[in-house]
This record gives sequence, C-alpha cells and structure tokens, in this order.
Amino acid sequence: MKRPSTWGKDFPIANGERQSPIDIVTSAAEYDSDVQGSNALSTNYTPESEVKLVNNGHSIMCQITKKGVLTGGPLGKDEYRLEQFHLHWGAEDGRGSEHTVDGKMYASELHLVHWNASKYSSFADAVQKPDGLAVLGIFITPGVACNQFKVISDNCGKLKTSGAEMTVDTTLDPTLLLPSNTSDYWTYLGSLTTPPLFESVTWIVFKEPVEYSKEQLLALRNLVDSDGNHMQDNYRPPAALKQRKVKKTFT
Ligand SMILES: CCCCCOc1ccc(S(N)(=O)=O)cc1
Ligand SMILES: [Zn+2]
Repeated sequence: MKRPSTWGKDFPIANGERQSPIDIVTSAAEYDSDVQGSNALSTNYTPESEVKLVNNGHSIMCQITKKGVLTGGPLGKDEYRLEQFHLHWGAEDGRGSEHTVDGKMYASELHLVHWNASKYSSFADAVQKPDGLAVLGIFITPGVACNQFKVISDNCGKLKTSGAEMTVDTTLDPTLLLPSNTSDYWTYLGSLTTPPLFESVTWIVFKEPVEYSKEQLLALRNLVDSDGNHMQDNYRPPAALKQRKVKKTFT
C-alpha cells in the first residue's frame, strides 16, 4: 500500500467530512450521559475454537468465525457482529497508533471491526453504509505481555510474507484483548483508516491502554508487507475533525 499522502488521488474521500483517525482533544470532548447504565456498551463474544490469521500485506488480521456481538453505547438498538481484528504499529515504541490523545501517539492500536447485523446482511453490504460499521480502538503500550495476544505474536514468524495465512489450533477469546475498563471511551463518527476509506464507522476508542511486551511488539515489526519491506509504521496520521464532535463517557 502506498503512503497515506498519495491516497487522495485514487480515493477522493480521503479529504472527506468524516475521515479517521483523528487527534482526540480531551478538553473538547463532550460528556454524554445517555451512553451509560442500561444502554452501556456491551460485548458478547464467543471464543474462537481455532484462530485464522492472515498477513494481508498491510496488517496482521484475525478472521472471526464465531458469533460475537457488540451493542449499546453509541450504537442505539442495533447489534453489530464482530468480523475481524487487526493492528497498526510503528517502527519504534514512540509511534504506531492511528488515533492520538492530545497529540500523544501510542506504540500500537488494535481494531476490532464489527458490522451492523440488525440492518445489513454482511460486512461487504455494511461497509459503505454510514451506520454500517463499529470499530473498537484499543491503545497498546509497552509493558507486560498480553497472554491472549501470544496466539498472534507467537505465530508472526510463520506469517512473515504478504498473503501468508495459517490456522492455529487453539482457542482465542476476543474479550481478553480488551482493556479492563470498557466503560471509559471516546466515540465519534468516522471512516475506515485505509483505502477505500469509506465513511461508515462509528468509532469507540477506549481510554485505558493495554500492555504488550517488547517481544510482542517486535514480532509485529518483523512482518513483511506487500512491498517486501518490514511492516512498520502502517498507521494513517490524524485527519481533520471538520464539523464533528467527540463524545466521552467519563468525567
Ligand atoms: C470493501 C472492503 C473493505 C476492506 C477494508 O476493511 C477495513 C479497512 C480498514 C479498517 S480500520 N483500520 O478502519 O479498522 C477496517 C476494515
Ligand atoms: Zn485498523
């Protein structure tokens, strides 16, 4: 994939009104009380009985086969189905996340991608609809190892090149990839952060980061992309906020 600065030519929506990622200016975010209580954000994931991993040339992706559901919070009455998760990261710990918080970049960002199963028939059908997708963004910071992520990081060596796929014969519970606090998040209307950049994503970015070990981050940086280079810095820089408001669920 070519550099983000070149995307505007092939994908004019790159300069659209609701592009992602964004810099989250915490002081400008508006507290939203009605995403609490009974309609708090809720995940109901079924653990995968085997794990399908793909090096798709610009990230490492886990394709979900079990029924996993995200509801509540900013999603109204709709039920969003977990489709896949993948990550973005830097060449070093000081950069790599797509969203930033008051200009701070994290080392990596995990995206759990869901599609609106209440209104659409598949991910492909939902991906171009303004209320089609919901993505959970989880910031990653260097620290202790994340045990559930070992299923991915321990297999990156076998997924080195673009197009490589494998099925790992082990279980994986996506719930264990989430931060302990899933009540505090920012949410706003945005887009896919890679081409085709469709403006179809309700973003939910958790305030609390998750720790991965240095080794787990190094495993990501040793992957090879579709250009045959080390897969690093596969993050899009923040786009203009334009006429949008970021909501927050915490004071
Ligand atoms: C028409 C098929 C589209 C394939 C691309 O799907 C994507 C692309 C980006 C994201 S992200 N980084 O915004 O979570 C999620 C899903
Ligand atoms: Zn992503």
